[in-house]
Formats: sequence, C-alpha cells, structure tokens
Amino acid sequence: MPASEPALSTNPRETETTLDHERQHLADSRAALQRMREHTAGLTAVGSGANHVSTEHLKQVLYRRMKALEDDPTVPLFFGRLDYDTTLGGELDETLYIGRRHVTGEIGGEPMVIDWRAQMSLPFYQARPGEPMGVRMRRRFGFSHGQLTAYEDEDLTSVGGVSGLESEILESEIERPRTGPMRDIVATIQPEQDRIVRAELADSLCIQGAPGTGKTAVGLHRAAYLLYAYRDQLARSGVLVVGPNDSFLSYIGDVLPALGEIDAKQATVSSLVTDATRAAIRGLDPVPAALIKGDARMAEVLRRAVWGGVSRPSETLVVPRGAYQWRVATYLVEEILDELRTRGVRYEAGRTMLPQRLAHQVLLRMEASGDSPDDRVQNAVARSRPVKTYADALWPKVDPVKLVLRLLTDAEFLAASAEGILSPEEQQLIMMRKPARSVGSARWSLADVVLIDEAADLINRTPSLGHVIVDEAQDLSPMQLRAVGRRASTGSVTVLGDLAQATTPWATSSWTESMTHLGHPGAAVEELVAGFRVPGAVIDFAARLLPRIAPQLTPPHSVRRNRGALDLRGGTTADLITATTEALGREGTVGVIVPDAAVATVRKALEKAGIRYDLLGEDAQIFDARVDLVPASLAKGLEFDHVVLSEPADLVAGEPDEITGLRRLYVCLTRAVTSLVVVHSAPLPAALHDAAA
Ligand SMILES: Nc1ncnc2c1ncn2[C@@H]1O[C@H](COP(=O)(O)OP(=O)(O)OP(=O)(O)O)[C@@H](O)[C@H]1O
Repeated sequence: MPASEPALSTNPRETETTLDHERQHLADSRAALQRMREHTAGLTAVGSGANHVSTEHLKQVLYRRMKALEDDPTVPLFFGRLDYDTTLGGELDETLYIGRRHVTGEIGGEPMVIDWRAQMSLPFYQARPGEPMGVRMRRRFGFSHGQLTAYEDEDLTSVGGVSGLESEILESEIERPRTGPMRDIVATIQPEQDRIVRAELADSLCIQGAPGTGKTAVGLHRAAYLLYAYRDQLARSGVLVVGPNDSFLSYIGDVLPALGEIDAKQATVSSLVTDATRAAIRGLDPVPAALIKGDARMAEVLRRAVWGGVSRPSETLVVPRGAYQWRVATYLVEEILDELRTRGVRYEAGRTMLPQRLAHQVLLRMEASGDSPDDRVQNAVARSRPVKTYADALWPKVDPVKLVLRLLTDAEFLAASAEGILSPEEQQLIMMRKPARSVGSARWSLADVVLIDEAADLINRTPSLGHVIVDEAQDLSPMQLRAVGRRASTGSVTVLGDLAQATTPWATSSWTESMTHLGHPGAAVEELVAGFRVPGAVIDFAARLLPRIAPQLTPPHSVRRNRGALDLRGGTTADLITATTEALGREGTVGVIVPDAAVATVRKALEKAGIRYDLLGEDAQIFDARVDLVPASLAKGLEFDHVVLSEPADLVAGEPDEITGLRRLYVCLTRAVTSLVVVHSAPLPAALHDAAA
C-alpha cells in the first residue's frame, strides 16, 4: 500500500482488538434496534380503543415506523465513525457512528448510531484534512455480507493528508460488482454530490452530469435528505421523483425504502398526467405533430381555448324577487367579467365567483331602493335560477378532455385559439387524422394527455408538492416540463440530466430554458463530470461522440481504478450469443443491448442457446435474471457489469436523425461498469471509427 494512503492499522493485533470493539458496538446497536422495533410493535395495542379514522392513521404511522426500523442483516447498520474533539471546535469529545438511521440505546441514553442525514454526520462527507469540522478522526468500515471486516482511519488534523478518493474501502465500494436493482450510496457520497444532496429545500437546482456521475443516486439521496431535514413541512406536501419509464422506476425503486423512506412518490410524466386526467394513452403521434403539441406555444393556445369560453353579455340580467324585478345592465356585467378574468384566478374559481358578483349588484340595487338585505339574501340571489342560468351561459363549465378533443378535431375552434401563434400548416399537423367521435374513443397520445393536463390546470389549480426531483430531464418537451413544474408551483425542484443523452425530438438544448418552463427560472446549473460507473477505457471510447452530439459539454473522466475492458468484434448474432455466454462466466449482471428492431431475433437466439433472460419493458418483475435483454430505447439510466452491445450502426439508423442516433449510442455505450463488448457486422459509425482500427 502506498505510504500516502490511509492505513488500515499495521499492527494486526491492534486491528483485531479495534475490530472486536467495533463489532461489539454493531451487535449492541442491532440489539438496540430490535428493542426499538419491539417497543413500536407494542404501541399497536395502545391505539385500539380509538375511533376508526384515528386507528387507521395510527396504523399507518406505526407501519411506517416499523418499516423505517427494519434491520436487513446484509446491510451494515453503520458505515462510519467520527471522533469529535473540542480542541478542534467540536462541541463535545465524543464518538459518533454514522449509519442509515438513528439508533438509540435506553430511552434518554446516548445515541448508538446517528442518521447520515443529521447535521452531526456532515463532517463524514465534507471534512477534509486541514478542514476537520470539529472532527479528529474519520473512520470508514468495510463490510462483507453484513459482517464488519475492516476499518480505515483518516487523521483530519494533518494538512496535506489523504483525500477521500484515496480510501481503499471507498474504492472497493465503487468497484463492487452490481447485482440486481440500484442500491444506495450513503457510505460513499462524495463532497460535490453531498453539497447537492444537502442543499436547502427552498433551493431549486439543475444538475448537468455526464453518464454515471451519480445524478440518479444524488437525486434519490436528496429526496431522502429532504424528507428527513424538513419532515414536518414535507409530511403534508410530499416529495415526488419523476423518472423516464417504468423499467427505470423499478430499477431505482429499492433505494429510498432501503434508506427508511417509503413516502416519496415515484412516477413517470406519463403516469402523472394519466392519473390526473384519467385519460388513457393509446396512440402515438407522428414526430412533427408531437413537436408542435410539446411546444410551449401550446400553453397560450390552450389558455385562449379555455378562457375563450367566457362570452360577452348580450342581455340585461333580470332577477325577479317578490313583486320586483331587479336588473343589472350589460356594461356592469362586462366590468365584472373583466375584473374576474384579470385577477389571476383559475377558470373554475372565476366561474364560482360570478354568481356572487352578480348577486352583489342586485343587492346594491335593493339597498338603493331602501331595502337592507344581508349576506343570506345575497347567497339566495346567487343561487337563484335566473342568476345561475345567466352566469352559466356567460361562463360555461369546461371539461379539459372535451376541450382538447374539440381543439384537435374542430379546425375553426383551433384556428380561433391558435391565431397568430401556430401557422395554418402547424394547425393542420396537430388535427386528429381520424377524428374521434367521443372522448371515450379518442386514441390519446402522451402529448395529447399533457395538453389535457395543462387545460385541467387552467381550469383548476393542480396541487403542488413540496419538492419534485426530475431525472433524465433533458428528454422532456416544454409542455411536459410545464406539467412537472406545476406540481412544484409552490415548492422547489431538483432537475437532473445530460444534454448529450437527449434522444427525444423535443429534447432541450438549454437548461436555462428548461428551468423557465419548469417555473423556476434563474436556478443555478451545476456540472458533474467525475464518473463512478463507466471505466476509463469505455468512457474515453464513448466520449469520442461528444464533439458531434454535445460539443459544449466538458468530457467526463472516470474515477474508477479499474480501466475496464473494451472489445470491438466483427460478428453476427451468433457472436453476440458467444459474447453473452463469456460475460455470464464472470461476476455481475449482463446487459445485452440491441437495436429495438433486433429484439425478436436476439430473443430467439438467447432461447436457442438456453440462456435465461428478462426482456426489459415486457416482464413485470425485472432484474432477477442475470441477463437482461435491453432494447436500446430503454437503456437510459440503467447499468450492468458487462454490456454486450449489438450493431451500433443499426442502432443509430433506428433513430429519426443521425445526431439522435449517436446520442442513443452514447447512452448505450455508457451502461457498462466493467466490460463492454461491441459486436458488429456493419462498420462502426464514423465518429467511433478510429478505435475500430
Ligand atoms: N459516491 C458514489 N459512491 C459509490 N458509487 C457511486 C457514487 N456516485 C455514484 N455511484 C454509482 O455510480 C453509478 C452511476 O450512478 P447514477 O446511475 O446515479 O449516474 P447517472 O449520472 O444518473 O448516470 P446516467 O446519466 O448514465 O443515467 C451507480 O452505480 C451509482 O451507485
């Protein structure tokens, strides 16, 4: 071991004694956690006498608490230790163990393990030699199958000491082979990641990060951190994580529960808008139509379409009451309509205010004639048939689904709403080609349902969450960003993505613009370039594409010690199967990434060779076979120890244009943790060609 690395104790006996001591603390902590669980389980009976609602609530609370206190024997209860020192600014001379959750001994006793999110845990992630943050010594623990096997000490008092990334335990954690779904990184969060994780709730952030720089991991840990640090505030408003597709959501689905957080919602844009509007997605748009429907200009078209429903009064309002007939002149009604339209309320709120405003005018007339009516009279007038009928005619009820159907099937209505915003050709492009007769029979596309969601928000405000984390945000259209943004209209957002991995025709080319569509303009954009997934040989190869696909970005570098293996082979499907079998002979997961059009062929070949696999996007339960067959369009966000990639040229050709194709290829090339084998019979795309020589 080089002298500059943090030493495992060189004296074996001392190491063993220390390890025994730490193992004892681990055993004591586990026992304490068990007692906490028993105590919580015992609480169930206490609430049994309460009424149904409070019992249900109590059950929920206890269920969550029990979940949070679950002890997985394969996961270490703590992974670090801090020795605070008063001479360095610590409040007390004390030793704290850092883990996934608080564990306390006897009630009122010393904490045995401190939650990684607590303020006291901060130096574990942020302290540096020479900047000890009150801590004399930082200890990292090495575990194997839940057993404590090693420790490593860092003296934080010495200036010029080692930095975190030289730690062996940290390195071996980063190098550990992948099995199954994504796991948490609490033990090894890096300082630049930690600053994002722990940013204040009020801060909206945008992170541009190269493949494997930990964006997804950081987003999930930020969710866990916020739920801890702002628990009361977020218990009401909630945290939402938005990912690109269901495969991705199942891949990340275990991380937050493993951190004791089961309350964060996880969704795709598609599930968000279909849940909200109850419109099912059954259609697909041609790209030109989807581009227009996803354009931010559609927001104004919809605004006009919704508010265009409010008409000008042509008749005086006449309200018979007793022997009298009260009249409100059209010019006064117009004044009311103008006031309601411009006061910034939603369409439906204005609609409910109108009868009251009209009734108020009637009341003023009653008063002028010597009556002294009170609020009850005003309410009665507002609810009376003549006022309701008059108000309904002027300000009719609008159903968002019907409105969008009309917009996409009634050329005159669209022209009136889109005048000066969309050209006649653009209007033509978004008209339904086979107009649906009813909302039930409409074959809505995702872009359509996003329009319905926007219309629904113009009518009734969409409830806002406390914080929304959006992953792979580069692929969202402006209208999709607006759909996500209105779910954080009173909260904040963390936006994660990579412009070089943008593969939708409506993808963003500027984070500043995306943040504006999300409703959080001016948020700072930070860049992450240190890659934890992709080994050097592979990332350097993939980065050859950057000058073509995203020249403005800083090329990533790998922090992995392992340079990895890159193997470019001429060959066909049979060679792909050979490469898969070879990969199966090694430790870790295998991803066979193929152009979408080749899935059926490769599937057959895998079956013929007797290789068990899961097909991504099809199987409900994924990540349980060692081999995943991955259509290129679903590779985003995932990773595998070994990637076998088929026919890059076909993969590029499968996309509408070359840049999108090369970006898709960049995504697929950067899924490998250890080895990448590229099997091709057609020449590699020119941008990669040098390496093939
Ligand atoms: N600090 C860290 N310590 C250990 N592993 C890490 C760290 N940061 C990230 N990783 C690991 O690196 C891999 C890539 O992380 P992640 O998927 O979050 O990256 P990403 O930036 O979202 O990638 P992509 O853009 O390709 O989707 C994951 O296995 C993750 O656990």
